[in-house]
Amino acid sequence: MVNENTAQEGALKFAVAPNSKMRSSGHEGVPSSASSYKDDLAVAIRAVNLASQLCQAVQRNLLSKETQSKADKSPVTVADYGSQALVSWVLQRESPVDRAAGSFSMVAEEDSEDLRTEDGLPMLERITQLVNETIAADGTFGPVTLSKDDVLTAIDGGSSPGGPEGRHWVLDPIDGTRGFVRGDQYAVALGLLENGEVVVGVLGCPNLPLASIGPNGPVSSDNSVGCLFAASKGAGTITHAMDGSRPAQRVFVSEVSDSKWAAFCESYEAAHSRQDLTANIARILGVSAPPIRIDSQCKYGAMARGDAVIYLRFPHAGYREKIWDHAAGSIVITEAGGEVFDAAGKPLDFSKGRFLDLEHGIIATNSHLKDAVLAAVQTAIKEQQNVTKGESSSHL
Ligand SMILES: Nc1ncnc2c1ncn2[C@@H]1O[C@H](COP(=O)(O)O)[C@@H](OP(=O)(O)O)[C@H]1O
Ligand SMILES: [Mg+2]
Ligand SMILES: [Mg+2]
Ligand SMILES: [Mg+2]
Repeated sequence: MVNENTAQEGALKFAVAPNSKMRSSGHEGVPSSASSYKDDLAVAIRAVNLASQLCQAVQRNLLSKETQSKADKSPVTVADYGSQALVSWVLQRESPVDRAAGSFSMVAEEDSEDLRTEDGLPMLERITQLVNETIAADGTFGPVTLSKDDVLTAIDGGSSPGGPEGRHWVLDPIDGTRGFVRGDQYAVALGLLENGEVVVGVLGCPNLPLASIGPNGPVSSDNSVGCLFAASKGAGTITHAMDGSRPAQRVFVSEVSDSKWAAFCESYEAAHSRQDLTANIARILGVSAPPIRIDSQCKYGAMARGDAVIYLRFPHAGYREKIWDHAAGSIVITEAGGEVFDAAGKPLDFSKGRFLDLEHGIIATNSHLKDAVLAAVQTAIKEQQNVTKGESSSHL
């Protein structure tokens, strides 16, 4: 995990220009006064907070039997399932808009298939116990106990195909499961799509330091962690401490306009993004600070408050991005004044169902640097294609 020591060491080693850090919004709580998504944002924050409590409890005591491999060999834990069950349960029970409409649609990462087998029963029992313990410890939902069937049904509330019309919640119950299992960063990421557009996004980042993780972060002895980011269309992005110890503040992306002062962030996992390509992009841009490597959509949250100025993500060939990996994070960035786009410079399109349909790679930065970063990305991709062509012709 990137900790404050690393940030402090970075601050000594790399001269990075000051940027706009958290600025007070002048009003506390959710940025609701101008938002027509006030109720959606409030219920989304409640759901993400509850699910984050379950994740924190599990991460403290993670046992190996509580992690399994899915068919694609990626890990899934009792907390991924428990988080999905809780968010689905809270939204279906508490969302005034969905209840009034009598319909609920959610596109979420996990499903209950493996838990419905005989082998899955112990895991289902553990998830049900965790879900009920979390609801009881929270204390704001009254006396309620979910059965194993209720938990399975809640998990499968996330089976919607999404699409270009209507309302769809989009959930990654734990984004960065590998980071979660390692004891590092992860996020509970919940978005809301309306006619294909992300209109609400909430990121619960229980391990993210409140202090900046960027190379120009403040030298501070405050080791507090746990940040929530919340955004809704037209109403900005706010952050607050998950334990309530600090009030909500508006955040804005960095205003750095000279790329040599721009720190960039990327995946911790080299298998998730081509770190050779991002190193070349950074070289072309003249970036001197080393990459900030952390798991999950915490990167979008950290960028939204100015810790990093650029986010680069270039999966290896053949990987298809899913909407739940970017929906909440993208609105957290755009409402903080930033831009999120693909290698062709196009904004991400969340209207195509469970997958994003994009031109190789996802990039986020501020509006000053968009053209320069895009040009560097396209140059680095061409250079790499030329190297590949050269290598294959030398084998002829
Ligand atoms: N080969 C791959 N290339 C790109 N992304 C991948 C990948 N394998 C898994 N991922 C995605 O990367 C996400 C984590 O993001 P990051 O790399 O920013 O930490 C994972 O989310 P989950 O942990 O929710 O499965 C998963 O969806
Ligand atoms: Mg996963
Ligand atoms: Mg994910
Ligand atoms: Mg996940």
